[in-house]
Amino acid sequence: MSLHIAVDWRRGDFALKCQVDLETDGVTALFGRSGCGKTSLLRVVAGLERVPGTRVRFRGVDWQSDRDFVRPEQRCIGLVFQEHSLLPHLDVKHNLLYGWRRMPAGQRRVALKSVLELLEIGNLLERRIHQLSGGQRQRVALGRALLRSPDLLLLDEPLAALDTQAKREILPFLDRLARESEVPMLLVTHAPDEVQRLADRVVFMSDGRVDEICSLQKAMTRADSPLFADDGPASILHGMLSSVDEYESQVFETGGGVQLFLQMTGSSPVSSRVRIKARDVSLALDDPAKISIRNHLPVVIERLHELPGQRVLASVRLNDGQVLMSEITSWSAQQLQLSPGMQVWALIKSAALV
Ligand SMILES: Nc1ncnc2c1ncn2[C@@H]1O[C@H](COP(=O)(O)OP(=O)(O)OP(=O)(O)O)[C@@H](O)[C@H]1O
Repeated sequence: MSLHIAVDWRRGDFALKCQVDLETDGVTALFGRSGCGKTSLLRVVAGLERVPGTRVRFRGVDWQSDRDFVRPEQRCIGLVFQEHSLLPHLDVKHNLLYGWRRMPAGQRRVALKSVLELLEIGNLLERRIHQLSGGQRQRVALGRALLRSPDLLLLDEPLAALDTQAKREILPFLDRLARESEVPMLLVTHAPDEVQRLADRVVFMSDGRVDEICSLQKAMTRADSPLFADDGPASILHGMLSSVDEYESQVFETGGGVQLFLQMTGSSPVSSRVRIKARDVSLALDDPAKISIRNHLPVVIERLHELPGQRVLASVRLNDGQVLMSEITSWSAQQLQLSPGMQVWALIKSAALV
């Protein structure tokens, strides 16, 4: 199941030139600085731009070639943009069903009920669009796109117009959509935290070109990853939230038997990954007993990278094989005489894992 794109498009001073083959299961993020051509590439895939000489092939079907051009509404895609594009004169229910009603019954693979449950918008059906918050509007826009039973969801910075609070509210729904709907997504974003939270693979773009395509895991192991530009180095651990203890700490378990305690913040849909900033991870030579930090994980040091400002980034491997990053001072690395292959303990405060 793959998406082939070959495009060479000059637009004034800007040129978009790339040839890529993408696996399309899960979430693929198109990531790069503003103006690097992410939206242009997405619009070519959607068929919103018809650039001569372009080839777009999805799951063995030519959407665009020298001979063919499949119109956007016939590409079996769902589109969600930065600004919601819902119809203001209709209520939520009629917005949701707008595209669904226009589809032949045999092509409807997604039921309204499941979309309402997935995005928790069942209580909004009677509302007009102006009566919704920004986050609710984007959930409705996602629901409408999903109800078109798409083979591919194209999301162009769906969170960019939202404030931090609304973003925090909607991210878990996007996460849930990605994991539960089984519809592959192409997500345009310049926000590293969205990539880290949602993506399975990343297409790094700059100046109209694709620099690299790699898995999120691989993208997170480079000390100089562009994904670390905002918040510094971090790691993503995959697993599942399980029980809650009497202190409202949630237990996050990875498949390989690693357990983390993290602090709950209200009730939001559960996530299958946890993001840990490298500067929230300390290292110790043994397992300290009298210490307030709750997460003590035995790890093996894989690599040590010198960072500017007398800091060291240690990549350490957990018992389950996943990689964790720890940022410490060069002084600490020297005091502990850290070196690759050493067994040490990674210490993480639960309060850092929200
Ligand atoms: N309608 C247009 N006509 C001419 N040039 C355009 C047009 N729209 C965008 N561009 C230019 O094409 C380039 C790529 O724009 P594009 O929107 O694809 O970038 P982007 O990476 O998605 O940016 P952002 O993250 O800011 O949305 C930019 O230099 C932009 O100025």
